[in-house]
Amino acid sequence: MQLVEQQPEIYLPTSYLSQRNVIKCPSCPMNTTSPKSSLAKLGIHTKQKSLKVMVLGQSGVGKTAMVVRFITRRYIGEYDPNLEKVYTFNTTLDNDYVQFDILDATGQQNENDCSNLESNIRWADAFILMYSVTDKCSFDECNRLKFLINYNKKRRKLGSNNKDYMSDVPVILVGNKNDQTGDRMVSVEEGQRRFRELSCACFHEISVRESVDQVQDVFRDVFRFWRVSSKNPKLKRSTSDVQNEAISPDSGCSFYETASLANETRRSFLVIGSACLEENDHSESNDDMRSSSLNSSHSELETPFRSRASTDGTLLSRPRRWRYPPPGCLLPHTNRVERRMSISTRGSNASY
Ligand SMILES: Nc1nc2c(ncn2[C@@H]2O[C@H](COP(=O)(O)OP(=O)(O)OP(=O)(O)O)[C@@H](O)[C@H]2O)c(=O)[nH]1
Repeated sequence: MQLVEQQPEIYLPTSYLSQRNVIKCPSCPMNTTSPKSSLAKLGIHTKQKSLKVMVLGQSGVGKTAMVVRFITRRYIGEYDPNLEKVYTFNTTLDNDYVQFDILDATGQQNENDCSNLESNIRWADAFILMYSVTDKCSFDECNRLKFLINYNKKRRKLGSNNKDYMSDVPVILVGNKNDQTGDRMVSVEEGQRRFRELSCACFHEISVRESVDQVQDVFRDVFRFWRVSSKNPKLKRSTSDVQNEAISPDSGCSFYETASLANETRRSFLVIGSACLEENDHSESNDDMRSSSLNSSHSELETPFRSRASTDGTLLSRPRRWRYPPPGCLLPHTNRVERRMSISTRGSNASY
Protein backbone atom coordinates (compact mmCIF):
# COMPACT_ATOMS: atom_id res chain seq x y z
CA MET A 1 0.00 0.00 0.00
CA GLN A 2 2.55 2.49 -1.11
CA LEU A 3 1.66 6.05 -1.75
CA VAL A 4 3.12 6.75 -5.17
CA GLU A 5 3.89 10.38 -5.37
CA GLN A 6 3.51 12.13 -8.65
CA GLN A 7 3.82 15.54 -10.04
CA PRO A 8 1.28 17.65 -8.16
CA GLU A 9 -1.33 19.48 -10.07
CA ILE A 10 -3.31 22.45 -8.93
CA TYR A 11 -6.21 23.77 -10.81
CA LEU A 12 -9.06 26.07 -10.15
CA PRO A 13 -12.06 24.86 -12.13
CA THR A 14 -13.82 27.55 -14.05
CA SER A 15 -17.14 26.67 -12.48
CA TYR A 16 -15.60 26.84 -9.08
CA LEU A 17 -13.98 30.18 -9.80
CA SER A 18 -17.20 31.70 -11.03
CA GLN A 19 -19.26 30.34 -8.18
CA ARG A 20 -16.96 30.96 -5.32
CA ASN A 21 -14.52 33.59 -6.46
CA VAL A 22 -11.47 31.54 -5.63
CA ILE A 23 -8.12 33.21 -5.92
CA LYS A 24 -5.00 31.45 -7.02
CA CYS A 25 -2.39 31.25 -4.29
CA PRO A 26 0.57 33.38 -5.39
CA SER A 27 2.90 32.03 -2.73
CA CYS A 28 2.24 28.43 -3.54
CA PRO A 29 5.44 26.68 -4.57
CA MET A 30 3.76 24.14 -6.80
CA ASN A 31 3.16 24.16 -10.50
CA THR A 32 -0.03 25.82 -11.49
CA THR A 33 -0.13 24.17 -14.88
CA SER A 34 -1.77 20.78 -15.22
CA PRO A 35 0.84 18.42 -16.58
CA LYS A 36 -0.58 15.04 -17.32
CA SER A 37 0.58 12.47 -14.83
CA SER A 38 2.94 9.76 -15.95
CA LEU A 39 0.26 7.17 -15.31
CA ALA A 40 -2.17 9.01 -17.51
CA LYS A 41 0.44 9.30 -20.25
CA LEU A 42 1.06 5.58 -20.12
CA GLY A 43 -2.66 4.94 -20.08
CA ILE A 44 -2.27 2.63 -17.09
CA HIS A 45 -5.29 3.77 -15.16
CA THR A 46 -8.57 2.82 -16.68
CA LYS A 47 -10.99 4.59 -14.40
CA GLN A 48 -10.31 7.94 -12.82
CA LYS A 49 -12.04 8.68 -9.56
CA SER A 50 -12.39 12.17 -8.29
CA LEU A 51 -12.57 12.42 -4.55
CA LYS A 52 -13.65 15.84 -3.35
CA VAL A 53 -12.22 16.47 0.08
CA MET A 54 -12.94 19.54 2.12
CA VAL A 55 -10.55 20.53 4.90
CA LEU A 56 -12.37 22.40 7.63
CA GLY A 57 -11.27 23.99 10.83
CA GLN A 58 -10.71 27.21 12.66
CA SER A 59 -8.18 29.65 11.32
CA GLY A 60 -4.56 28.81 12.12
CA VAL A 61 -4.97 25.12 12.93
CA GLY A 62 -2.73 24.14 10.01
CA LYS A 63 -5.11 23.22 7.20
CA THR A 64 -3.07 24.76 4.40
CA ALA A 65 0.15 23.42 5.88
CA MET A 66 -1.34 19.92 5.87
CA VAL A 67 -2.65 20.04 2.30
CA VAL A 68 0.62 21.43 0.96
CA ARG A 69 2.55 18.84 2.97
CA PHE A 70 0.47 16.06 1.45
CA ILE A 71 0.97 17.26 -2.09
CA THR A 72 4.58 18.41 -2.00
CA ARG A 73 5.88 16.55 1.08
CA ARG A 74 7.25 19.91 2.22
CA TYR A 75 6.38 21.86 5.30
CA ILE A 76 5.88 25.53 4.61
CA GLY A 77 5.31 27.76 7.57
CA GLU A 78 3.31 30.76 6.50
CA TYR A 79 0.34 31.18 4.19
CA ASP A 80 -2.16 33.84 3.33
CA PRO A 81 -5.06 33.00 5.63
CA ASN A 82 -7.73 34.53 3.39
CA LEU A 83 -7.25 32.30 0.39
CA GLU A 84 -9.58 29.45 -0.38
CA LYS A 85 -8.19 27.03 -2.89
CA VAL A 86 -8.91 23.77 -4.62
CA TYR A 87 -5.90 21.57 -5.23
CA THR A 88 -6.02 18.67 -7.60
CA PHE A 89 -3.57 15.93 -6.89
CA ASN A 90 -3.35 12.62 -8.71
CA THR A 91 -1.91 9.68 -6.91
CA THR A 92 -2.17 5.93 -6.49
CA LEU A 93 -3.47 4.48 -3.23
CA ASP A 94 -4.07 0.80 -2.55
CA ASN A 95 -3.44 0.12 -6.24
CA ASP A 96 -6.22 2.52 -7.16
CA TYR A 97 -5.59 5.58 -9.21
CA VAL A 98 -7.31 8.46 -7.49
CA GLN A 99 -7.71 12.13 -8.17
CA PHE A 100 -8.02 14.25 -5.07
CA ASP A 101 -9.80 17.59 -5.37
CA ILE A 102 -8.92 19.18 -2.05
CA LEU A 103 -10.69 22.31 -0.95
CA ASP A 104 -8.71 24.17 1.67
CA ALA A 105 -11.47 26.22 3.25
CA THR A 106 -10.57 29.47 4.88
CA GLY A 107 -10.94 29.35 8.62
CA GLN A 108 -11.82 33.01 9.00
CA GLN A 109 -15.56 32.91 8.73
CA ASN A 110 -17.90 35.81 9.13
CA GLU A 111 -21.67 35.61 8.88
CA ASN A 112 -21.67 36.32 5.14
CA ASP A 113 -19.36 33.38 4.58
CA CYS A 114 -21.76 30.96 6.18
CA SER A 115 -23.79 30.22 3.05
CA ASN A 116 -20.57 29.85 1.11
CA LEU A 117 -19.35 27.39 3.70
CA GLU A 118 -22.54 25.39 3.46
CA SER A 119 -22.44 25.22 -0.34
CA ASN A 120 -18.83 24.07 -0.12
CA ILE A 121 -19.90 21.36 2.28
CA ARG A 122 -22.51 20.18 -0.18
CA TRP A 123 -19.81 20.03 -2.86
CA ALA A 124 -17.55 17.68 -0.90
CA ASP A 125 -17.55 13.87 -0.70
CA ALA A 126 -15.40 13.61 2.41
CA PHE A 127 -14.14 15.91 5.15
CA ILE A 128 -11.10 16.47 7.27
CA LEU A 129 -12.16 18.25 10.42
CA MET A 130 -9.09 19.82 11.95
CA TYR A 131 -8.23 21.43 15.25
CA SER A 132 -5.02 22.35 16.99
CA VAL A 133 -4.18 20.55 20.23
CA THR A 134 -2.84 23.91 21.45
CA ASP A 135 -6.16 25.68 20.97
CA LYS A 136 -9.28 24.66 22.88
CA CYS A 137 -11.48 26.99 20.84
CA SER A 138 -10.51 25.26 17.64
CA PHE A 139 -11.41 21.96 19.30
CA ASP A 140 -14.87 23.23 20.25
CA GLU A 141 -15.36 24.68 16.78
CA CYS A 142 -15.34 21.10 15.45
CA ASN A 143 -18.77 20.56 17.04
CA ARG A 144 -20.31 23.38 15.06
CA LEU A 145 -18.63 22.33 11.84
CA LYS A 146 -19.69 18.71 12.23
CA PHE A 147 -23.24 19.87 12.82
CA LEU A 148 -23.10 21.86 9.58
CA ILE A 149 -21.77 18.82 7.72
CA ASN A 150 -24.55 16.62 9.05
CA TYR A 151 -27.18 19.20 8.30
CA ASN A 152 -26.09 19.94 4.75
CA LYS A 153 -25.44 16.41 3.62
CA LYS A 154 -28.72 15.31 5.12
CA ARG A 155 -30.68 18.10 3.49
CA ARG A 156 -29.29 17.37 0.06
CA LYS A 157 -30.40 13.77 0.22
CA LEU A 158 -33.82 14.73 1.50
CA GLY A 159 -34.14 17.15 -1.41
CA SER A 160 -33.41 14.38 -3.86
CA ASN A 161 -36.36 12.35 -2.59
CA ASN A 162 -34.04 9.84 -1.08
CA LYS A 163 -35.54 8.40 2.05
CA ASP A 164 -32.19 7.18 3.22
CA TYR A 165 -31.18 10.54 4.58
CA MET A 166 -28.64 9.48 7.16
CA SER A 167 -25.47 11.39 6.47
CA ASP A 168 -22.69 8.90 6.01
CA VAL A 169 -19.96 10.93 4.39
CA PRO A 170 -16.58 10.18 5.90
CA VAL A 171 -15.42 12.79 8.40
CA ILE A 172 -11.89 12.35 9.72
CA LEU A 173 -11.13 14.23 12.93
CA VAL A 174 -7.54 15.48 13.06
CA GLY A 175 -5.76 17.09 15.97
CA ASN A 176 -2.68 18.95 14.71
CA LYS A 177 0.47 20.45 16.28
CA ASN A 178 1.15 17.67 18.75
CA ASP A 179 4.81 18.62 18.52
CA GLN A 180 4.02 21.59 20.75
CA THR A 181 3.87 19.51 23.90
CA GLY A 182 4.29 22.41 26.31
CA ASP A 183 1.35 24.32 24.84
CA ARG A 184 -1.07 21.43 24.68
CA MET A 185 -4.65 22.28 25.73
CA VAL A 186 -6.47 19.26 24.33
CA SER A 187 -5.40 15.78 25.39
CA VAL A 188 -5.38 12.71 23.18
CA GLU A 189 -8.17 11.24 25.31
CA GLU A 190 -10.34 14.30 24.80
CA GLY A 191 -9.79 14.03 21.06
CA GLN A 192 -10.69 10.37 21.13
CA ARG A 193 -13.83 11.08 23.13
CA ARG A 194 -14.89 13.87 20.78
CA PHE A 195 -14.36 11.62 17.78
CA ARG A 196 -16.83 9.16 19.29
CA GLU A 197 -19.32 11.84 20.28
CA LEU A 198 -19.30 13.34 16.80
CA SER A 199 -19.48 9.92 15.12
CA CYS A 200 -16.49 10.62 12.94
CA ALA A 201 -14.98 7.86 10.81
CA CYS A 202 -11.62 7.98 12.55
CA PHE A 203 -9.31 10.18 14.57
CA HIS A 204 -5.69 11.15 14.03
CA GLU A 205 -3.43 13.24 16.15
CA ILE A 206 -0.54 14.51 14.08
CA SER A 207 2.15 17.08 13.58
CA VAL A 208 2.18 18.45 10.08
CA ARG A 209 5.49 20.06 10.86
CA GLU A 210 7.20 16.91 12.09
CA SER A 211 5.81 14.09 9.98
CA VAL A 212 4.76 13.76 6.37
CA ASP A 213 3.83 10.11 6.98
CA GLN A 214 1.14 11.10 9.47
CA VAL A 215 -0.32 13.49 6.94
CA GLN A 216 -0.35 10.79 4.28
CA ASP A 217 -2.07 8.42 6.70
CA VAL A 218 -4.86 10.96 7.13
CA PHE A 219 -5.48 11.21 3.39
CA ARG A 220 -5.15 7.48 2.94
CA ASP A 221 -7.94 6.99 5.47
CA VAL A 222 -10.05 9.62 3.79
CA PHE A 223 -9.73 7.66 0.60
CA ARG A 224 -10.46 4.30 2.22
CA PHE A 225 -13.52 5.46 4.12
CA TRP A 226 -14.80 7.27 1.06
CA ARG A 227 -14.29 4.18 -1.07
CA VAL A 228 -16.29 2.11 1.40
CA SER A 229 -19.11 4.61 1.72
CA SER A 230 -19.32 5.27 -2.02
CA LYS A 231 -19.49 1.56 -2.78
CA ASN A 232 -22.23 1.16 -0.20
CA PRO A 233 -24.00 4.50 -0.02
CA LYS A 234 -26.97 3.17 1.87
CA LEU A 235 -24.99 1.49 4.59
CA LYS A 236 -24.40 3.15 7.88
CA ARG A 237 -21.12 2.55 9.65
CA SER A 238 -21.14 1.38 13.20
CA THR A 239 -20.80 4.10 15.75
CA SER A 240 -20.04 1.62 18.45
CA ASP A 241 -16.98 1.23 20.63
CA VAL A 242 -13.57 1.99 19.36
CA GLN A 243 -11.64 -1.18 19.82
CA ASN A 244 -8.70 -0.84 17.54
CA GLU A 245 -6.03 1.62 18.28
CA ALA A 246 -2.84 2.14 16.38
CA ILE A 247 0.04 4.25 17.59
CA SER A 248 2.43 5.00 14.81
CA PRO A 249 6.15 4.90 15.53
CA ASP A 250 6.60 8.62 15.17
CA SER A 251 4.15 9.41 17.96
CA GLY A 252 1.16 10.29 15.83
CA CYS A 253 -1.86 8.27 16.82
CA SER A 254 -5.02 7.11 15.19
CA PHE A 255 -8.28 5.67 16.40
CA TYR A 256 -10.72 3.76 14.32
CA GLU A 257 -14.16 2.34 14.66
CA THR A 258 -14.79 -1.25 15.52
CA ALA A 259 -12.76 -3.62 13.40
CA SER A 260 -12.28 -0.98 10.79
CA LEU A 261 -9.13 0.29 9.18
CA ALA A 262 -6.65 -0.06 12.00
CA ASN A 263 -5.98 -3.77 11.79
CA GLU A 264 -3.29 -5.18 9.63
CA THR A 265 -5.40 -5.94 6.62
CA ARG A 266 -7.31 -2.73 7.18
CA ARG A 267 -10.66 -4.18 6.30
CA SER A 268 -13.71 -2.10 6.94
CA PHE A 269 -16.92 -3.27 8.45
CA LEU A 270 -20.27 -1.79 7.88
CA VAL A 271 -23.17 -2.43 10.14
CA ILE A 272 -26.70 -2.36 8.83
CA GLY A 273 -29.08 -2.94 11.68
CA SER A 274 -27.84 -6.24 13.02
CA ALA A 275 -26.01 -7.41 9.92
CA CYS A 276 -22.35 -6.98 9.34
CA LEU A 277 -20.66 -6.63 5.98
CA GLU A 278 -17.02 -6.69 5.26
CA GLU A 279 -15.71 -4.55 2.46
CA ASN A 280 -13.17 -6.89 0.89
CA ASP A 281 -13.40 -10.49 1.85
CA HIS A 282 -16.49 -12.36 2.95
CA SER A 283 -14.86 -15.74 3.24
CA GLU A 284 -13.00 -15.71 6.53
CA SER A 285 -14.78 -13.30 8.73
CA ASN A 286 -15.58 -15.38 11.80
CA ASP A 287 -13.22 -13.70 14.19
CA ASP A 288 -13.79 -10.26 12.85
CA MET A 289 -17.54 -10.74 12.86
CA ARG A 290 -17.37 -11.47 16.55
CA SER A 291 -15.47 -8.28 17.17
CA SER A 292 -18.04 -6.16 15.45
CA SER A 293 -20.85 -4.56 17.34
CA LEU A 294 -23.81 -6.69 16.54
CA ASN A 295 -26.94 -7.06 18.53
CA SER A 296 -26.54 -10.80 18.78
CA SER A 297 -26.55 -12.16 22.27
CA HIS A 298 -23.22 -12.84 23.86
CA SER A 299 -23.90 -16.55 24.27
CA GLU A 300 -24.55 -16.96 20.59
CA LEU A 301 -21.31 -15.33 19.73
CA GLU A 302 -19.35 -17.54 22.10
CA THR A 303 -19.83 -20.49 19.78
CA PRO A 304 -18.30 -19.98 16.36
CA PHE A 305 -20.93 -19.67 13.69
CA ARG A 306 -19.51 -22.54 11.64
CA SER A 307 -19.77 -24.96 14.56
CA ARG A 308 -23.41 -24.06 14.97
CA ALA A 309 -24.26 -24.23 11.26
CA SER A 310 -24.40 -27.41 9.21
CA THR A 311 -23.26 -27.49 5.61
CA ASP A 312 -26.79 -27.18 4.28
CA GLY A 313 -27.05 -23.82 5.97
CA THR A 314 -29.38 -24.82 8.79
CA LEU A 315 -28.48 -24.11 12.35
CA LEU A 316 -28.04 -27.00 14.73
CA SER A 317 -30.88 -27.15 17.15
CA ARG A 318 -30.26 -25.68 20.53
CA PRO A 319 -31.96 -26.84 23.72
CA ARG A 320 -35.43 -25.41 23.77
CA ARG A 321 -36.17 -23.00 26.56
CA TRP A 322 -39.66 -23.54 27.99
CA ARG A 323 -41.49 -20.68 29.47
CA TYR A 324 -43.65 -23.15 31.33
CA PRO A 325 -42.38 -26.71 31.62
CA PRO A 326 -44.20 -29.34 29.55
CA PRO A 327 -46.49 -31.67 31.52
CA GLY A 328 -44.57 -34.08 33.65
CA CYS A 329 -41.34 -32.14 33.44
CA LEU A 330 -39.81 -30.83 36.61
CA LEU A 331 -38.32 -27.40 36.68
CA PRO A 332 -34.54 -27.58 37.00
CA HIS A 333 -34.46 -24.74 39.50
CA THR A 334 -36.47 -26.10 42.37
CA ASN A 335 -36.20 -23.08 44.57
CA ARG A 336 -38.15 -21.03 42.08
CA VAL A 337 -41.30 -19.59 43.59
CA GLU A 338 -44.35 -20.86 41.69
CA ARG A 339 -46.45 -18.01 40.42
CA ARG A 340 -50.06 -18.14 41.41
CA MET A 341 -52.48 -17.75 38.59
CA SER A 342 -54.72 -14.77 38.81
CA ILE A 343 -58.47 -15.08 38.64
CA SER A 344 -58.55 -13.61 35.15
CA THR A 345 -55.96 -16.13 33.93
CA ARG A 346 -57.91 -19.04 35.33
CA GLY A 347 -61.09 -17.81 33.74
CA SER A 348 -64.49 -17.22 35.16
CA ASN A 349 -65.41 -20.91 35.06
CA ALA A 350 -62.70 -21.92 37.43
CA SER A 351 -63.94 -23.70 40.52
CA TYR A 352 -62.54 -22.65 43.85
N1 LIG B 1 4.20 23.81 15.60
C1 LIG B 1 3.43 23.57 14.53
N2 LIG B 1 2.95 24.58 13.80
C2 LIG B 1 2.18 24.30 12.74
C3 LIG B 1 1.87 22.97 12.38
N3 LIG B 1 1.08 23.01 11.29
C4 LIG B 1 0.90 24.29 10.99
N4 LIG B 1 1.58 25.09 11.83
C5 LIG B 1 1.64 26.54 11.83
O1 LIG B 1 0.35 27.06 12.12
C6 LIG B 1 0.18 28.31 11.45
C7 LIG B 1 -1.13 28.29 10.69
O2 LIG B 1 -1.02 27.34 9.63
P1 LIG B 1 -1.97 27.42 8.35
O3 LIG B 1 -1.70 26.22 7.54
O4 LIG B 1 -1.88 28.74 7.69
O5 LIG B 1 -3.39 27.31 9.08
P2 LIG B 1 -4.83 27.36 8.40
O6 LIG B 1 -5.69 26.47 9.21
O7 LIG B 1 -4.73 27.07 6.96
O8 LIG B 1 -5.27 28.84 8.65
P3 LIG B 1 -6.32 29.71 7.78
O9 LIG B 1 -5.78 29.78 6.38
O10 LIG B 1 -6.35 31.04 8.48
O11 LIG B 1 -7.63 29.03 7.84
C8 LIG B 1 1.40 28.49 10.56
O12 LIG B 1 2.28 29.38 11.21
C9 LIG B 1 2.00 27.12 10.48
O13 LIG B 1 3.39 27.19 10.33
C10 LIG B 1 2.41 21.91 13.18
O14 LIG B 1 2.20 20.72 12.98
N5 LIG B 1 3.17 22.27 14.24
